[in-house]
Amino acid sequence: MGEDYRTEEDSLGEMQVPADAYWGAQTQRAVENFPISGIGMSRRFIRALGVVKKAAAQANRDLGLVDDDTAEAIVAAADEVIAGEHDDQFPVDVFQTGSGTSSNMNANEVIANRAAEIAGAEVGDRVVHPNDHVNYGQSSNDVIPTAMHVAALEAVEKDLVPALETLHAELEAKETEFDGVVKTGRTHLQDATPIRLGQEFGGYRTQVAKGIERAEGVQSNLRELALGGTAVGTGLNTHPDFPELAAEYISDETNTTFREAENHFEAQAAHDAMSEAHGALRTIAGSMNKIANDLRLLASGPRNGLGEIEQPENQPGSSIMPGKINPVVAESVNQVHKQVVGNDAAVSAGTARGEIDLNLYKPVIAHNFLESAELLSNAAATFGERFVAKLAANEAHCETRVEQSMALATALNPAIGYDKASEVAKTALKEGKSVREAAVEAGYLTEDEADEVLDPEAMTRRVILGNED
Ligand SMILES: O=C(O)C[C@H](O)C(=O)O
Repeated sequence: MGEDYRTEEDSLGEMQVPADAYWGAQTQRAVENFPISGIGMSRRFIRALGVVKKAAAQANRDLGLVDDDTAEAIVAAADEVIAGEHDDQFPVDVFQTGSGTSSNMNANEVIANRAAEIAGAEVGDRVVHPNDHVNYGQSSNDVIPTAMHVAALEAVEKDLVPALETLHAELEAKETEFDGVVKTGRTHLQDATPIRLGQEFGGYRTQVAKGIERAEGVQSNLRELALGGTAVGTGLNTHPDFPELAAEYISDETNTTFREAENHFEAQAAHDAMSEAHGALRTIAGSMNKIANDLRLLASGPRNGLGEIEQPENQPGSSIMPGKINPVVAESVNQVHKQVVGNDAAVSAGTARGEIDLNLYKPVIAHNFLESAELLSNAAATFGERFVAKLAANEAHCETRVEQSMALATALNPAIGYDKASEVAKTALKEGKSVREAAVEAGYLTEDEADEVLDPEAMTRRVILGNED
């Protein structure tokens, strides 16, 4: 095997770390202490750690607390972390210390060693110190909540909202395209009064529009940053101007707006903003699940189902049944929904705890939140582009079926009253006739009156048919 190692040191003594690793002793201890899931912190979180460390170095430099050369080397190293050049240097498991100290120290060590290298020194010689320089005036207890909010806000604002906008645009296009397709409405999964397919898609489009509003509505609290609270929220060991200055640098780096937390004790001891925001993600996942389910039902068949819409032929559906096409992309949305509901349980369990001055579920909250945001972003865009965009209406089938619907009898109520309309519906069902035939045969309507009162398209509007004068 012959893997090369070098010796790194922390307050507990020496540790052997892989020779080519930028991480140091504390990260190595965490690797050995937490062989739990093999799941590391996500790209968005690692990027956010880089953003926080860069901003902290800039603010500390401005405040004269870290010398210019060291700060510049930290900034350069943090830029590489932000860009994703060192993701393989973050090996610490999600299921680690509840404060995320191991991830904070992982960032401190990687940035310190890389900064030393940039400054012309050797990796491991601690000319840039992970605690004294990279972590100056900070604690994991304010760094990790700050990274959580930066990562969560970026995931919602920059990934999820644009993906939902894609889905929204595709649903809106179908709303217009299907506006003239009259079909049977369904309540309780039973035939109900007619509806236009475009109206149903308008409902889906509005669900997604409201989802976008929800994703935007929860952003305000995520814009608050814990940085500057240090260990317990009091700010010991940090400059009074540090939180505001660092928040400005974080806003510049991310091209969005962050601000110092209204209350640093709340910002470290509780993560209600993450719970609130994940509630929106769960709601959005539920909307997408409902839409996906409906489209699967409407596309069921093609010969022996509802068959009102035709689904795209994205891939052969079956390994054994030739010619079968399945609504696989919609099913994938259904899978994502289940995962997000599970993640919501983890996020809300984690945010509902936290003892006294520190919530101790930070890594698991961050991981589940960011997984939900990523899954939903990918699912929304894919659902829009690879499923909704390719749907077609089976117009002729919709028309034939709606003419046979018993629910057309509803429109008879204003003209002949509920009791006679019920009698017509029962006769039609018993004798295999349409409502129109049964109503005319019973002598309740003339042919002309039936044309006017039993017009399925007219029934899709807010009208009282046969009552124009
Ligand atoms: O790592 C830190 O900065 C603090 C740690 O989470 C602690 O409170 O013990």
